[in-house]
Amino acid sequence: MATPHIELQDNNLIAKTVLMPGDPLRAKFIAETYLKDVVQINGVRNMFGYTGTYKGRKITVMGSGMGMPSIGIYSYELFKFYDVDTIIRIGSAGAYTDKLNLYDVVLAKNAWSESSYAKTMGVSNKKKLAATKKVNNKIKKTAQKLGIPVHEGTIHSSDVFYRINGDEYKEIYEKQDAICVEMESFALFANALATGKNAACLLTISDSLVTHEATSAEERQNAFTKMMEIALNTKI
Ligand SMILES: O=P(O)(O)O[C@H]1O[C@H](CO)[C@@H](O)[C@H]1O
Ligand SMILES: O=c1cc[nH]c(=O)[nH]1
Repeated sequence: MATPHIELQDNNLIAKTVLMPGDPLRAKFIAETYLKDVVQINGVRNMFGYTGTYKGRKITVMGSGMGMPSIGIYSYELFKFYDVDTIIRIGSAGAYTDKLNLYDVVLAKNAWSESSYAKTMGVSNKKKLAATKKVNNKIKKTAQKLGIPVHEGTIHSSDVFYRINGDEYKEIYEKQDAICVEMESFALFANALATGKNAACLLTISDSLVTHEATSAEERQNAFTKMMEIALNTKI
């Protein structure tokens, strides 16, 4: 069935596992670079989604947009109405520690957030939600096989990209043990909890709140290939 935000009628055109970058053009890049026999499965609001095969396995890649309300809508529709079992977010993140460098890959063990998403949805009053452990274990094994180092830890899912107090991250790093910041995983993990499905999040460090180094918009769209390859090679 079609939903308000995904135009597809045929559930068979969506794979059981969906890779979900925030940027719909990162989804297009992945489809064009890595997938065979690609069909476009969504274009509503330009939130591009594609299904194809990778090494013979059916896989879907679709943008989530930026922020928790946006990924909240798309991931819920995929889990609830399109029979998707697992969503792996593949995003960019800002480092909260000088132990993380540009292009390093982070695997979210938990997402801590000040967001009211999970509470408002009625799924949890907790401020920290976990990724699905069995999916994370598979991702770690795949990364090891590919020889790509992965930093596993708590991440911060924030509602705000531009903060007035640029030093606020230090307190979140210290008190919550959050090693980097992005804007979607807490809602994705809440939706997985609400629907009994699986969710994980791989991130590439795009900038640092500590050193103020940063990658370009073009690099964020096309160059974060290590995390893409880990996600594509993870057999769920
Ligand atoms: O690169 P994506 O996946 O969009 O992730 C990060 O980048 C966006 C902010 O620039 C937010 O969506 C944040 O979570
Ligand atoms: O949400 C994000 C993503 C990348 N970099 C940031 O500083 N914040």
